[in-house]
Amino acid sequence: MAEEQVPAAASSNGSAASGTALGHSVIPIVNKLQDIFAQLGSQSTIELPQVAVVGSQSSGKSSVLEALVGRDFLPRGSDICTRRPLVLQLVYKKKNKPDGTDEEWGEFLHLPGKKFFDFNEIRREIQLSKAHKVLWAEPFHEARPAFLFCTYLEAIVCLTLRPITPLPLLRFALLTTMAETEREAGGNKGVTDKQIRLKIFSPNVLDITLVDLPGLTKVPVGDQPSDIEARIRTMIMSYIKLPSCLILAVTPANSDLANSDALQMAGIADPDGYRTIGVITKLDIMDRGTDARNFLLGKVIPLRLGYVGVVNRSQEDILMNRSIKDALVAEEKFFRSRPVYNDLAERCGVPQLAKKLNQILVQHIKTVLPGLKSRISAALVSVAKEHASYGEITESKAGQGALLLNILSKFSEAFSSMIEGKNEEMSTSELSGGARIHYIFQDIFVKSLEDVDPCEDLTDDDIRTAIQNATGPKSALFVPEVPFEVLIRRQIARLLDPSLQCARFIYDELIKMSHRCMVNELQRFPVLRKRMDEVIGNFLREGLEPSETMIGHIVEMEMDYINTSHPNFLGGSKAVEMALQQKPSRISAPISRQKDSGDSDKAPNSERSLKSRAILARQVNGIVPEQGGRPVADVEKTAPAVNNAGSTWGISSIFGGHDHRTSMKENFTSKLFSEPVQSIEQGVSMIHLREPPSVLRPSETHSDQEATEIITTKLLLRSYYDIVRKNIEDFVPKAIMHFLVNHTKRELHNVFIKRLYRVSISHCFCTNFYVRHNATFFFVRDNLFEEMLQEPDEVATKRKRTRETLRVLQQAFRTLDELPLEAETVERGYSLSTDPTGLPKIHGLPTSSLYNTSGGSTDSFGASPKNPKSRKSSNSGELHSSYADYNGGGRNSMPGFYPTIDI
Ligand SMILES: Nc1nc2c(ncn2[C@@H]2O[C@H](COP(=O)(O)OP(=O)(O)OP(=O)(O)O)[C@@H](O)[C@H]2O)c(=O)[nH]1
Repeated sequence: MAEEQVPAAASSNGSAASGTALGHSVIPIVNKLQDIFAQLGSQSTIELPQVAVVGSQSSGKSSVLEALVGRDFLPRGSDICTRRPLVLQLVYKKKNKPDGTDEEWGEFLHLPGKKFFDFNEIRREIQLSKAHKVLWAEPFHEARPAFLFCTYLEAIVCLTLRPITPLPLLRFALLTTMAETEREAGGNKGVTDKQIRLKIFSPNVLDITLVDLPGLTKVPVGDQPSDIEARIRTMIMSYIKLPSCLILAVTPANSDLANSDALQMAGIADPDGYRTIGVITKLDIMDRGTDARNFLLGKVIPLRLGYVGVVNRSQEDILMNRSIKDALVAEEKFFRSRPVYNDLAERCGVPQLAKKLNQILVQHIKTVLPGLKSRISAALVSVAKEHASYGEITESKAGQGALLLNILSKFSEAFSSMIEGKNEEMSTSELSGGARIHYIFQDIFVKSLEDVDPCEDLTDDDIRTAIQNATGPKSALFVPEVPFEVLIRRQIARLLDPSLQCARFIYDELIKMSHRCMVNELQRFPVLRKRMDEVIGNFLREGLEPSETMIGHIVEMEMDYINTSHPNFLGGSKAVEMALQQKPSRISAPISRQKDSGDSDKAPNSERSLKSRAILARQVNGIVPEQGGRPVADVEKTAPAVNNAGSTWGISSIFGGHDHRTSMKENFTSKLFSEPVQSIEQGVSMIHLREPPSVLRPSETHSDQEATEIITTKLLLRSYYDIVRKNIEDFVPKAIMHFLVNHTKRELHNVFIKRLYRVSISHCFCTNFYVRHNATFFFVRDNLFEEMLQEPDEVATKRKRTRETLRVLQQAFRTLDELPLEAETVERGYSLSTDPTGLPKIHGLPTSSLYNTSGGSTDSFGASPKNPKSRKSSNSGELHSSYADYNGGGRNSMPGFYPTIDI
């Protein structure tokens, strides 16, 4: 504890009043902080603990408080008592009188705007408000004469005349006044917890809150309720239970300390005694022959923070208008004249009490200081960052050019790192950047495709119709490849939409990402931001086109060639085998029948049948699937479909199904040859065919063969669709990444340069200077940079404001460092020095280097993300005024006489 910082107020003589003021030693420190924070527009600096005085009635609480504040403003007296808590806020106010004298005043919350410069008036107001200290019967005193007069008048009137209306009304009004007074003062409760709030403004006070609480009383007086003690205790406890409340437990020396209400309550609220100071008042009126030594030494009731004995003004002193200053002198005299207290100087006198409190306050400040410092340094970091985001005003062409390029470079870098997930400001609360792209690919696109059943929109009838349509006018001999291809193509085609949609999603995502890049930095350049958004929007749209084209190609490729030789394709034989397994009982019989009929030589050798075989009897991984224990090839040879003339082997033979359409045809053919004979012989009239219906559907009856064909087709569809789906799942993201995402990442910077610098020879005639970037010269329109870098007024205002805040914060930080306290635990890391702009530099803080274009510093010039070398360019960034400069050094020869900026 910095003992020497606390003035030895106890020893001060006539000047005791000023030396004893509460918080005297910490006022300069706290006020310094106060000043700083006032500049920052923040009200709270260090929240000092609130000090509450507790004790039994008339123990001298108000007197102690007043002596501590050093001003005489509280009503005191044996005939009045505290009925409402007085919350006294001391507010530090800078000296503002031109002559340098202190200006102090008080303000009540219930009298807004009224300043009390006379402290006697303050006391009167407290008294008048009937709130703080009143005579118990006072509420009734005020209204009683009028009330009595009214009743008296009424009695006379009643006796003489008939009752007249105004009198009862008047009586009612007076009663109402009395009720109001009662309500204010707590009525018959005697005590109310409604606070009086008084603010004392002074250049000599700490920002601290003191609470004068009603005194504890045991016996209800007058019309006080029987539970008055409990009520007051509850009220007091609500204040002193707060951990931030220092308790001054006041006990008069002429009472028994062991019965002290104050100590008893403080013991409940603060059992460890870390925030309770015992105050023994009225040492001057103790019984002759007794003293308070044992009390002060803590021998009666020990207290961690100890006791202080005080002598306040007596009632007589108050009546004699003795000043606090005189009272303090008298107090000192009292202790000097009592040898019994000579060795207890540190425990005697109001100045010692103030010293004790000051020490606690210093300790408190020390405790909160590190937190305050870290709050300031955190504020410094964010304000410095904000300030950097507003950048500096750049006037020169070179500076503007460099600034623009720098922004474009930074933007491109930020965009790339956002995609790559290397962005420093990456959120931890939600997926962002590249992670969202991954989510779209895997969790939306791939998952959606995997959830699709290729046969879900295909009914058995659809497949049957497709099969029959595919066979054309002929009978179906095999499970035909054509319907399979038609159906699978249709399913593949379905993959196009989600793939294109996926590309759209990624495009949208990239647009959103671009909006999130450099939001703060670009808010000062709305024109540039708009232009950049346009450029990136167009560029992304341009990138979307080839990705969509590519996606179209990928799907078309898949549709164009159905690769039934794909190693993962189920294959016809396997599919048939599986289909047969699913329908063994119904299929077996026809197969045996077909076998029996044996006519394998008649097998057609058409291309279609070969294709069918390619599908259906294809070897899977070199192994020919067996049909009933035999290889398919054997089955095809030995078990041909023989129930019709044209198909003796192949799929129909495997199915062994009887093609009813073939049978019908056979019947019809046989009829064709036999019936005319009959007709001639019988002379019967001509047979009329029924008209074919306009819409033809396959018959509703399913043969076993058809059922198997349907199952087989479905198996094949699923198998092949699976292959295609996997390809699509793989290639579509690749195409999007290649044509859209990575392309944008790679080319964005260059596109920005080209489109925002208007790189165009056609602009040659309206250019005023050249920009040299990566050994290429660009012509730049004269006012282009100004146009782009137009700043809204609010940015200039914000820059100014943050600059000022930064300065104040830096000063606050330095002041905290210089505070004469021992709290050295504050983390270091920022040293303050002044930079050429006048702003103190903060090491370790982000600077405005991003836009630091003044002075043509090399670092301030951005470089293409693709060309880190250019970052090390040794060019100054200033306009090169000499012609030799742009032609020299073996660089590209420049036409014209325009200055050049190297970027
Ligand atoms: N002689 C002497 N009188 C004192 C001392 N302290 C207080 N008094 C007197 O005791 C009476 C009560 O003092 P206050 O300061 O009003 O006591 P309080 O505890 O605030 O009273 P309540 O708020 O009503 O409970 C006043 O007349 C004071 O002058 C003291 O140290 N010595």
